[in-house]
Amino acid sequence: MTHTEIEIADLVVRYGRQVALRGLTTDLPGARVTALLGPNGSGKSSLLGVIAGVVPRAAGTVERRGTRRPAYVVQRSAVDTLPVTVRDTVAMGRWAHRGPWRRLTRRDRAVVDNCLDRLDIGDLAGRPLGALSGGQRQRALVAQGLAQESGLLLLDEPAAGVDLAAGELIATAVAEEAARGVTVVLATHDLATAERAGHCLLLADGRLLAQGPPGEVLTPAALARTWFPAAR
Ligand SMILES: Nc1ncnc2c1ncn2[C@@H]1O[C@H](COP(=O)(O)OP(=O)(O)OP(=O)(O)O)[C@@H](O)[C@H]1O
Repeated sequence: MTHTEIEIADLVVRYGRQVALRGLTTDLPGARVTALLGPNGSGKSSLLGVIAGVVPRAAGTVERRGTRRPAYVVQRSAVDTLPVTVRDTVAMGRWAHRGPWRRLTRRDRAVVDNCLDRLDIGDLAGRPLGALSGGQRQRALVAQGLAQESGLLLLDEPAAGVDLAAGELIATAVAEEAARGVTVVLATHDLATAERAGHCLLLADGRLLAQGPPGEVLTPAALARTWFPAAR
């Protein structure tokens, strides 16, 4: 039996008059992969953003066991347009430990190299981030998330736009992190990714429709209810 890493109660998120989450209550397990699945606009990114501490709560509570800053890999990053190399981008992941103005230690550099290898982007290390394809950039951003070595890894559609091989590398890295005790929460539109997770939340229109092990949650009936509201 695993522990609860994140306790969420009655969570409401609003953007002006737009309600993104309508009173969400759930516990997310530690040292497991939790997949957030649901249609566009169902609230997956909002939930990740609240857990990351970058999206404000209108109501409710979110309590985390760990105190370290989560590693948060967003869908489109503000760093995309900075004139930095792929290696610099991944090295930024070490700033959480080091602060931006300190020299990286030998261990920091080893972590960066290892993360470049895990995403198979070592050969792109010297290229400017802005000169990469969308999928290559996505791999660099996932590598940056891994380099943070946080106990909580939040990934917003980490495999969006990547090819099959890179998708496998990301899936492997995610599984490895959970196996080392990292709590991973990821938003995905990929059913196969959700099926490989240890825990799964089905969201629709800001509400939790189902939660639990993928084998129990991802039934044809539940999926139909999620994507075709008339069947709800
Ligand atoms: N910055 C924003 N300003 C206004 N409304 C927003 C903002 N961000 C999200 N929303 C709205 O909040 C709701 C939930 O959006 P959210 O991005 O959390 O959904 P999602 O499930 O991650 O969607 P997708 O699958 O498209 O990434 C949607 O109705 C969306 O239009």
